[in-house]
Amino acid sequence: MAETVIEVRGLRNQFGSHVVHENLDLDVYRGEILGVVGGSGTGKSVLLRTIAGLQRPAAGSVRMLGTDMETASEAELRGLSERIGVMFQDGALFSSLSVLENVEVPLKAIPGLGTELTEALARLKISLSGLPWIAGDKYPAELSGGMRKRAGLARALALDPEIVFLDEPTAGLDPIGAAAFDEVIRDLSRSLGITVFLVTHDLDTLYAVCDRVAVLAEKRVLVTGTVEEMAEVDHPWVKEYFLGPRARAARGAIAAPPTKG
Ligand SMILES: Nc1ncnc2c1ncn2[C@@H]1O[C@H](COP(=O)(O)OP(=O)(O)OP(=O)(O)O)[C@@H](O)[C@H]1O
Repeated sequence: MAETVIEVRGLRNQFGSHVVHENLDLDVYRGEILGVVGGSGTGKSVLLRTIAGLQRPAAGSVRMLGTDMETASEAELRGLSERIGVMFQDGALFSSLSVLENVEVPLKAIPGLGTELTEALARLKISLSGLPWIAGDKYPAELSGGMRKRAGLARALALDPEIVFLDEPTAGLDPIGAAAFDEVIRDLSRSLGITVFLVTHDLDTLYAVCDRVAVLAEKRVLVTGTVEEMAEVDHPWVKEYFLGPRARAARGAIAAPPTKG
């Protein structure tokens, strides 16, 4: 039985009178890549932020890596934040710092690490994210959107997290760049055993890398399962999303990958 690393129960999020989530339950298992999908405004990013501890829920509980985030002490929450990494849509990099310096930011919080080791670890994360060595010395404004995303991923990986949260990692990338990014995510999860919580609209990503999918609708997680299982779900949004022409194309791409050379 897989270990549950995130357990959400009875979650409510609201902004004023606008209830985004009500009675939402979700389990995430160690080592899996979970794709979170749902219509625009269903609260995928709010859910990510709540679980990652960046936003407090109005009600309900989030247990991450065995710690109840509501009752945890400051020190426990700090410890927990070192075991997760978050990558935002635009990479959320500091524009005045080079890529290397950006990735070094979380590492500098480790006492006694030293300048050389900090730089070596940051450079390792930069290359794990699929960026060339030289990219470390560039500033965010000098990079393409895809490279900035990889730099954001490198920073999310800085502290060897057990769980990585990715908010629309392939949004705005061309199809080749998006497929390459999918591959990086899959390789990282498989080789380092990282659990990935991935918010996406990208059907290709769902079919290519996700072990399971969680569909947000009606203010809660309506259903979870494999992408294949989604085709059997009798709900109008799920049917339209997973049985529409784009889903057919994404499924077809997996069934018949392009032949080489
Ligand atoms: N800080 C905030 N203050 C007020 N309302 C907010 C805030 N953050 C999110 N919301 C609202 O919560 C709802 C869910 O937002 P969220 O960004 O999580 O949706 P989403 O499913 O990620 O959407 P999309 O797919 O378009 O990115 C939206 O109606 C949004 O306007």
